[in-house]
Amino acid sequence: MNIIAIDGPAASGKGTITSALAKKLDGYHINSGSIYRKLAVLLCEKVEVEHLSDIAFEAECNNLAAEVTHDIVHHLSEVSDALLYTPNISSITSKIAAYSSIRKLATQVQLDMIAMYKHRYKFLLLEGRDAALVAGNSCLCKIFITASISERAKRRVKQLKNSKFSSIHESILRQVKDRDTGDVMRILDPLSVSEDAIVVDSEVASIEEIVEFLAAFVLLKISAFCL
Ligand SMILES: Nc1ncnc2c1ncn2[C@@H]1O[C@H](COP(=O)(O)OP(=O)(O)OP(=O)(O)O)[C@@H](O)[C@H]1O
Ligand SMILES: Nc1ccn([C@@H]2O[C@H](COP(=O)(O)O)[C@@H](O)[C@H]2O)c(=O)n1
Repeated sequence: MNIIAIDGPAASGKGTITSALAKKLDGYHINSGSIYRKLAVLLCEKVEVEHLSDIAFEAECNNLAAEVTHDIVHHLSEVSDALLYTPNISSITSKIAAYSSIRKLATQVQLDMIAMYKHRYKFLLLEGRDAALVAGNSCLCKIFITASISERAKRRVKQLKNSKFSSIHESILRQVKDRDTGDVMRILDPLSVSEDAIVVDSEVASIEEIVEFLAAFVLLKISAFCL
C-alpha cells in the first residue's frame, strides 16, 4: 500500500494540491479536515454549543465520540457538506480537534478509510494536520506544504470573496493566525514538520508546477523502493 501523507497549515494550499495530485496519480484523497468538520456538524446538531463552559463542551465531545461507534465512515458520509466551511463550523472544528476522544475517533475513521480503499487504489493521499503521524511507518512519503501567513490570508480572502462570508483582510489574517496557534500549540498531535518530510513552499511555484514536481517525486520514491 502506498500512502502519501500531506500536512500543512491553514490555506497553505494542501487541499488543492492533494486533490490535483490524487487525480494525476489515480489515487484516492482522504481529507481528514472534513472528518473533523463533519464531527463538528454532528455536535452542533446535538447540542447548542455556544453557551457551554469548557468542561461541558468537552463532556459533549466525549458523549458524541461514545455514541458514534458503529460504521463511522458510513455515518459521516451521510453528513451534508453544505455547512462544513462556514466560519462557525471552522471555529468549532478547531475547538473539538483539541480533545482526545474526538482525535481518537477521527483517527479511527482515517484508518478505516485506509483499510477500505487500500486494495482499490495504488495511492492513498492522506491530507491534514497530523497525516504523517496517522499514516506512521506505512507512509511512502511525507510532504509538508507551507506558505507565509500573509500569503495564506490573501488566498483565503480571495476564496471568500464571492461568498456571503466576511472577507476583510485583517479579520481573515486574525482567523488564520488563530487556527495556526490552535493547531501548533495543541497538546495532542500538534501540527509539526516530520523530520523525514519534504517541505514545499507553495509561494514559489504555481499549483500545476508543484503537482508536477510532487508526482515525479512520488514516482521516483516508488522506483527506489522497487530496486
Ligand atoms: N501555489 C499555490 N499552491 C497551492 N494553492 C494555491 C497556490 N496559489 C494559490 N493557491 C490557492 O490557495 C487557496 C487555499 O488553498 P486550500 O484551500 O487548498 O488550502 P488548505 O491548506 O487546504 O486550507 P485549509 O486547511 O484551511 O482547508 C486555494 O484557493 C488555492 O487555489
Ligand atoms: N488531521 C487534522 C485535520 C484537521 N484538524 C483540525 O480541523 C480543522 C479544519 O481542518 P481543514 O483542513 O478542513 O481546514 C483544522 O484547523 C484543525 O484544527 C486537525 O486537528 N487534524
